[in-house]
Amino acid sequence: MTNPAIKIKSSEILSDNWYILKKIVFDYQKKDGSWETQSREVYDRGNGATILLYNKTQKTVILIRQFRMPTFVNGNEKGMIIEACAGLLEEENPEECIKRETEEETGYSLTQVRKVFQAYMSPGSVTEIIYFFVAEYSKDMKVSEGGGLSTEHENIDVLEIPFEKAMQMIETGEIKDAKTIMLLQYAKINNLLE
Ligand SMILES: Nc1nc2c(ncn2[C@@H]2O[C@H](COP(=O)(O)OP(=O)(O)O[C@H]3O[C@H](CO)[C@@H](O)[C@H](O)[C@@H]3O)[C@@H](O)[C@H]2O)c(=O)[nH]1
Ligand SMILES: [Mg+2]
Repeated sequence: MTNPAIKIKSSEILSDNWYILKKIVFDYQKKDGSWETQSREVYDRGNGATILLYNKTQKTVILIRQFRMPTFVNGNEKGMIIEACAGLLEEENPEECIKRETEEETGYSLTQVRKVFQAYMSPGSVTEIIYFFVAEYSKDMKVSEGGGLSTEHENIDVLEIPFEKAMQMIETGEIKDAKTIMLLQYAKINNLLE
């Protein structure tokens, strides 16, 4: 945080019920050199990691389906959404996080993953940066059912979908999660399945 054109004046916690919502008041120096005071709400729910599992021989990818309340209250009729496996970083680096989440959510145990890029997903309001990974998977890496942690009430369906079908599902709107679209398009552009 070094920018001489920004001076934070106050940072107030509006909610710390689950994650943290703050109101930050700051002075912002405009291009003409004058200063103005601005206020922004900032939601901090930590950072995350996500991964596209792909199989070159079968030309398939592993995605998951789960209920997401924020989509349910904003136009997603049943609230179910198809996503790439993902999780929030705990006390670990992004690579360890995504290996743990992959096993919990999909049942595949990975040894090798490859980081491809990182992105702020909603920079106007949410602090979160997501680290994006890809990895090849095969049947012999399947060590459990997956489905997520029952202690966290994660009722996750594991889906194995032909890659080209997944690409079509972006067009039809059946896939409408940003991180998932980004990973599928990455795979397409870089010919990962060929
Ligand atoms: N009780 C309660 N539980 C919550 C709340 N918010 C989240 N949780 C629970 O916290 C757990 C987090 O699970 P993870 O697998 O670690 O994270 P995620 O929700 O899948 O998040 C991933 O996907 C998000 C959506 O794309 C990403 O934003 C995030 O970075 C990450 O990649 C889930 O069981 C979720 O239901 C809440 O307000 N209350
Ligand atoms: Mg998750």
